[in-house]
Amino acid sequence: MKQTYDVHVEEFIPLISPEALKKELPLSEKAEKTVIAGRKAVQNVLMKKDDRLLVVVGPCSIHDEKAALEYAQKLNALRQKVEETLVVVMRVYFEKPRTNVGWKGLINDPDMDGSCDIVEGLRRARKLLIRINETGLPAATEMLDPITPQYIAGLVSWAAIGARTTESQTHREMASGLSMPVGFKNCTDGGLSTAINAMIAAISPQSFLGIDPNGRSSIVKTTGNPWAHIVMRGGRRPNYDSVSIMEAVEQLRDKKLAEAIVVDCSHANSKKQYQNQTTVWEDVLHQRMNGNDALVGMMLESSLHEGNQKFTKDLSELKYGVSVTDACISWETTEELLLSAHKKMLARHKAA
Ligand SMILES: O=C[C@H](O)[C@H](O)COP(=O)(O)O
Ligand SMILES: C=C(OP(=O)(O)O)C(=O)O
Repeated sequence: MKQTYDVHVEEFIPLISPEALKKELPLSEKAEKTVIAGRKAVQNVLMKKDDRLLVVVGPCSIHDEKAALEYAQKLNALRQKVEETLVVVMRVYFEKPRTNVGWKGLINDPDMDGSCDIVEGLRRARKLLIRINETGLPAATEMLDPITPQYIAGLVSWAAIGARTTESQTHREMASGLSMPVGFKNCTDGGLSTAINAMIAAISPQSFLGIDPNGRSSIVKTTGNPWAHIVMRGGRRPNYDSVSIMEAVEQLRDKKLAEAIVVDCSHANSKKQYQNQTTVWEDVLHQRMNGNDALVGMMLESSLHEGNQKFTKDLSELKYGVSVTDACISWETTEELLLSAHKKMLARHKAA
């Protein structure tokens, strides 16, 4: 008999069940409070019941928990200083969608050596999310693998579906069942229609295949996610300018979708030059302060230290607090941007 199944599969390694991992690393009361408050704040911003600006800020990817916690402590202190005007959520990205091949993030390969111990990756991701939420700082992540949410979604206040997966039915279905607001990036060429179609799919009830909390493969039936929105990240050219934003608002209005836009200051909006994030940030802030209330949030890729470094399997060669994926702005620049936006928005409020 010829083999017809699993011709290219080398091995199946059973996973721990989501329930077993949750039992091993339970959600503390403090972390749970942060998630509930974080989601509520983001929802209110999206509904424009809260006129603060959502800021999703943090490293392109997490590869070193020590540096991530140091960053989280600094960001949490800053969050408290600016909370009157900004809703700050930390980017805690564990899953990286690659253009072709490359390190796929801490969950997929926590030891960064190709051993791909995903059980350990899920454990380390959950542990870090608990610690960050326990400080009072809410977390954001990209949901890439449809199995992952059962392990960590309870600790996430905002999620993204990335530019490379917004067109995927699997990701739209997954988003329809996620418990937190989900932002869909426009696709890599800059077209908005994939993100708009994704929003329509995600707010609708869906039935699809997934896993339940016990890890059993299941038919998942969802009610739809009312908090789906668009994240403009640029494409062939940047799309944060006022004309592009107006076009997006018209397309959202046409489909009777929420006119709430988050602008990603990085990726194609920065033309992948991390220093350009400052220009995008200032421009979008200016548009918002001039009355464009469709602009509800911004995203920044920021780390303890600016730039990025080549991925290397010899971890001793890595510089502390520097991205191993996309280049980031430094902590100092991040602090400056958030504090100056806070001051401008506060002055505006007072004048009004
Ligand atoms: O945000 C990160 C990257 O832009 C994305 O994961 C693609 O990365 P790559 O083009 O380096 O593979
Ligand atoms: C991969 C990311 O973005 P995009 O999907 O827009 O490329 C990201 O934000 O890390």
